[in-house]
Amino acid sequence: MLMHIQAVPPARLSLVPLLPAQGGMSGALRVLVDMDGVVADFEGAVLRGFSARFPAEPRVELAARSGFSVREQYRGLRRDLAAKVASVYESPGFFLGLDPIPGALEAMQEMIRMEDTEVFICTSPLQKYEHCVLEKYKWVEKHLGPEFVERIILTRDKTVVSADLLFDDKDTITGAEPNPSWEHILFTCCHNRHIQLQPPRRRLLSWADDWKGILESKRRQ
Ligand SMILES: O=c1ccn([C@@H]2O[C@H](COP(=O)(O)O)[C@@H](O)[C@H]2O)c(=O)[nH]1
Ligand SMILES: [Mg+2]
Repeated sequence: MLMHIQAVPPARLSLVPLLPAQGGMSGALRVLVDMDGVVADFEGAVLRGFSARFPAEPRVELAARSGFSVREQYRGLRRDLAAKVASVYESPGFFLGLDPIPGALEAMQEMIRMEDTEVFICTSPLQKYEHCVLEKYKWVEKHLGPEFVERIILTRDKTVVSADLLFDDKDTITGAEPNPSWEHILFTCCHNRHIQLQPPRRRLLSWADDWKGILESKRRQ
């Protein structure tokens, strides 16, 4: 919170909160957009990579995915498959090679040009970060351009980032801050489509869905 200290005698010193209407400076709406599963197709690439590297092993088709962690679902098939599927997304080139999610690049370019709107890419690196971190930056530069590289927030804890909205495919986002400032809009992905959200939680079904309506409704709140 911005505080303005009034120039008055110490006995009458008071703190006047200067709260912008929205999270950003000058009342701009601040929007965080997740990367994997929202702008970059992590799930499709995992399945293709796993099938190519381990063609004789059982796999989880996208239609059968459930639960955020692909690793845990493969572990459920057979214990040793957890390490095998992780080896796919921990490989060099994996993150750079992800396809964009349909409509994501166009929506991001439109969002960054909207008045009174601040957009950031907010993404979590793997714990094994060697290739992932650099390749996420390269992916953003390649597909979205240098102005979005300026707007990357890389964090394992999104709850401490201050914003009005977070578009993210992870159904439950927890961290150090029990009451994050943002409203989490669940972006539909193969692993979360069965989840029945309790009101007032909201979903964005795809980038063809009404993301502008969600921004506008948040501006009015
Ligand atoms: O099974 C999985 C699925 C994803 N990951 C990684 O977690 C993060 C998720 O990032 P978001 O910013 O929340 O999209 C990302 O690095 C994925 O690659 C995972 O480790 N295991
Ligand atoms: Mg994600």
